[in-house]
Amino acid sequence: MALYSRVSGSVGMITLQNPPVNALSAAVRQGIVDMMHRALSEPEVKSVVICGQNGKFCGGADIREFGAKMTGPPLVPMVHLIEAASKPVVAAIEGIALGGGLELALSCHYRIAHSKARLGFPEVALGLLPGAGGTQRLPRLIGVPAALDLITTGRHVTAAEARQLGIVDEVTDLNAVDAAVKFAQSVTGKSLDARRISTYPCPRPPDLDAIFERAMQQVRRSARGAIAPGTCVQAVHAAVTLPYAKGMERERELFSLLFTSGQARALQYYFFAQRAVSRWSTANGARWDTSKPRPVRKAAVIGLGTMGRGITVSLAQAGFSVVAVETQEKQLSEAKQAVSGMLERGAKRRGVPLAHDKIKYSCSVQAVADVDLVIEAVFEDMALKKTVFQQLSAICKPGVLLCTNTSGLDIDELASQTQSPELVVGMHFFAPAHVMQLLEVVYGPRSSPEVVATAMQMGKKMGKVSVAVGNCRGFVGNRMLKPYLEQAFFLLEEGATPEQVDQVLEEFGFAMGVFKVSDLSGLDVGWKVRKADGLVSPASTGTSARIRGGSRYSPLGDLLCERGRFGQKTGRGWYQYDKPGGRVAKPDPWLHGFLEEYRAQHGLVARHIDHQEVLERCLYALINEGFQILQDGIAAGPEDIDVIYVLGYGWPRHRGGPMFYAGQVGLDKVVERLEHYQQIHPDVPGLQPCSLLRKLAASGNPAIHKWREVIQKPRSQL
Ligand SMILES: CC(C)(COP(=O)(O)OP(=O)(O)OC[C@H]1O[C@@H](n2cnc3c(N)ncnc32)[C@H](O)[C@@H]1OP(=O)(O)O)[C@@H](O)C(=O)NCCC(=O)NCCSC(=O)/C=C/CCCCCCCCCCCCC(=O)O
Repeated sequence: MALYSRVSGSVGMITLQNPPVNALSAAVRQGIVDMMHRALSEPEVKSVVICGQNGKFCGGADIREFGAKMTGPPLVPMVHLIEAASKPVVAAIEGIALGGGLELALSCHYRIAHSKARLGFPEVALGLLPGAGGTQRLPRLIGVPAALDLITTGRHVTAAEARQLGIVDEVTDLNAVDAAVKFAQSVTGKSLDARRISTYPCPRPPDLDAIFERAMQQVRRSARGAIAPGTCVQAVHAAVTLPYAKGMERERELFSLLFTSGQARALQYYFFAQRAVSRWSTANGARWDTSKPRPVRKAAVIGLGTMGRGITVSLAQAGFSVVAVETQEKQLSEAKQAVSGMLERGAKRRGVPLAHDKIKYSCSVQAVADVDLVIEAVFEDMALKKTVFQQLSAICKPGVLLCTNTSGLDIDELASQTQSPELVVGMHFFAPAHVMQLLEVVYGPRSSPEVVATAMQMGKKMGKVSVAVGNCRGFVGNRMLKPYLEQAFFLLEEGATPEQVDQVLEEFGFAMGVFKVSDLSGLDVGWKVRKADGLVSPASTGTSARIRGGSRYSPLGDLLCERGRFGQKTGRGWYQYDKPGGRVAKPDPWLHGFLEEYRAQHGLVARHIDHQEVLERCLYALINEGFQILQDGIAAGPEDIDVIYVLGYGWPRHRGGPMFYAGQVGLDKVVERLEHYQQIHPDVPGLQPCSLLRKLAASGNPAIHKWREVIQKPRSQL
């Protein structure tokens, strides 16, 4: 709702009240309309100030209402009422003015912002466009190129930048509402003719066509199939080519198109999923709201390879004192240099002070004796990690949290090397660790709730989205990757090429196809794991070469590794590169010949494989594993899996995540297609639909937020 008060006798004040971000719910919109009429009808009131409660102007339309039937006054007539007002209306922008909140501000005649406020049109990230006149008013106010930038990227600008762009009239370090009231008094009685943005002509730079062409190319390059960015460009184009009223009609038309698209639903689901994961729970009943994090001031990182360096940078940038340990002098000095470079680039990019002095480097593991938390980031080798954990358990002060950055090894086995297994937890970062936003916090059966809470909070302080997951081989992300990769290998055996598989996945929206990712991360990584698991056997022909434990197995990755083809780092992998370390993947005729030879050796006949089969086999196998993970209680809900896949594995955000996507396809359809492929490939257990998936499909495809009711795992209390 909105509260009305009178300030200094002549200023009508409308305060938006809808915690936590004063979103424009039906009640708030109704309140604004009613209070505007009241302010305009009171003769003593000469001007109006609109502000938000609790230091936040407005976070935009209430996204929670998007799924329901619309009630209350619509936004567009509301902003027209404000702009047409005969008394000056001033927006007092504190905290945020986002989306519909900024559109509300643009309908006011003046805007005063606090210096710490952020403004923007983030609708594009929700699969929408600013649909309450934002696409028509912003270019009129700040010009086409700047408006295109803000609307298509959704980026927030500071009050200072907003002032520079001409979005706000004044910026204050003092109380913005008081400043707005003073301002409102100072403009009382002045003509408002030049203050109504909708009446401005839209500037037409001479190179207009080139500007739109460039904008369209840019959004096409980065959108990966998302339709909102290009539609935003079209809406801004209408501001230039059509009169305001017609432009508004076009904006409405384009908004409706996006609003009713599956992409907007997926992105809005994802918005809430990313927030839901912070309300974590574990399989044994620990919860975010009953578990208190421990204080951490000083942390240590053991092992300064690529991951350890990124983690060190993240910790230092988040303000933690860090002890960085690498046992060899030469490696330590190389790491120090690399970390310094990363910190310098980070400080420059983010405009923050350098954090060099936060880090102490040491060759001795003894240096971690007084820290509050250790993150082990040595090679992915259980024996080595066990030794490190034994050392840490002996050296560290009592009560220290011992975390491992393993990407899939057994947390409990590591915990059992220490005197306090309840203090051990996994913190699985993604490379590059100072850039990637995802952190899997892996709890073992003995990890204490406080330790999980501490790791989750540490991740948040490091700017990550932390997702709590249970302990199993590969945790959530890498466990689901296995059947996905497996299907990709099988498709090559059956006649596909890496380029074909990658193209299908990239057209779906993945940042990179599976084979390009494999080349980037190094084929040797998986090879080492498969060797440790006893899966890699000397080259042989016949069916036994492609069977392990009674199930189909593809040795293709192993065979490439035996030939020294580790991907980008060696200049050869599933593709070829111009040199070792090269980045541009080119199809490799050698690989094609090798595949032909391999098929001939194993009596496989290449067949034509279509787009749909590639997509269904890769994605549905991955999705099926996701349901198995839910069934096993490794992830608490589908949101956890979806956030992990979007942030850690390049799943296209506009498709919501694999679990949401499965729901959109229809769970019964996923079951039916898995069964179809399982019949053809009975030796691939990953194609057998898991019982939770079957159960949900049989219960009539319930909406994703209802899945937890069906999962209903028995839970004990910690
Ligand atoms: C920066 C933030 C605002 C705050 O960030 P932070 O401090 O980190 O806190 P969070 O954890 O993110 O958020 C706190 C809680 O607040 C909830 N929240 C945040 N924003 C909103 C919101 N806008 N609505 C509802 N709830 C919100 C958030 O979920 C948290 O709660 P919880 O933990 O989940 O419980 C940050 O939150 C942020 O960035 N928010 C999003 C801001 C945003 O994107 N704003 C734009 C919204 S879209 C918009 O404004 C569109 C305007 C045009 C509308 C046009 C008219 C609409 C008509 C609809 C009907 C038309 C039908 C047409 C079809 C037809 O023709 O048929």
